[in-house]
Amino acid sequence: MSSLEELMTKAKDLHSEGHSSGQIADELSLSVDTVTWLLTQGKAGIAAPKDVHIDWTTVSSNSTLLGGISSMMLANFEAANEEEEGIDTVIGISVSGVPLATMIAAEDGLNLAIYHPSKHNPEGKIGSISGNFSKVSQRRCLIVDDCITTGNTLTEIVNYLRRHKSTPVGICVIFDKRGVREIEGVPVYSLFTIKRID
Ligand SMILES: O=P(O)(O)OC[C@H]1O[C@H](OP(=O)(O)OP(=O)(O)O)[C@H](O)[C@@H]1O
Repeated sequence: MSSLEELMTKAKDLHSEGHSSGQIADELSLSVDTVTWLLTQGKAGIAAPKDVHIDWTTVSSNSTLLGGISSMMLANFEAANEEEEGIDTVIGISVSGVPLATMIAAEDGLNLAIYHPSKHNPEGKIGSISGNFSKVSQRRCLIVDDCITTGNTLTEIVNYLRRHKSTPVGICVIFDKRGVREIEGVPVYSLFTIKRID
């Protein structure tokens, strides 16, 4: 089965389980337009939207490689922030941002916080900082996640932090599919920008 066929199968399976296009887009790290196309392909006769699916499980499933890419994320942030005030707390966005944030925090001896985005809370539809890890109020925070697709998750956490008297200093991601320099005024430090050239 090709990777496209695999994506279509996953999208259709999730759809048949009752997930909305938005939920499927989140689950597969694709745009809603791409999910719509995956679900209707062959019927609507519309061209595929410009989107890419990133599979980084070779790295995410290997703690040595995960440590290596976490170090790269931290070095990328520090290279651009030599002169500026530091950070004291690293926030991982659940789920994929958590192991990355944990390793970054451990490398520099920083506090670790975990953010659960609103999309993971279907009941209340609000995001939250886990009470089992560091607090974020009055802290200078580095936000860590694996990728930016629409930027909605990062916009949400930046606004959450500001509402809770926390200072978001930077955003570290591995992959940026939007090619953004900042989100809500917070600089983005990505290792890879994913762009299509066709
Ligand atoms: O820029 P956005 O459109 O908000 O999408 C990016 C988010 O989507 C993914 O999370 P998701 O919850 O789908 O996957 P995960 O649980 O594996 O982290 C990814 O890890 C980011 O947090």
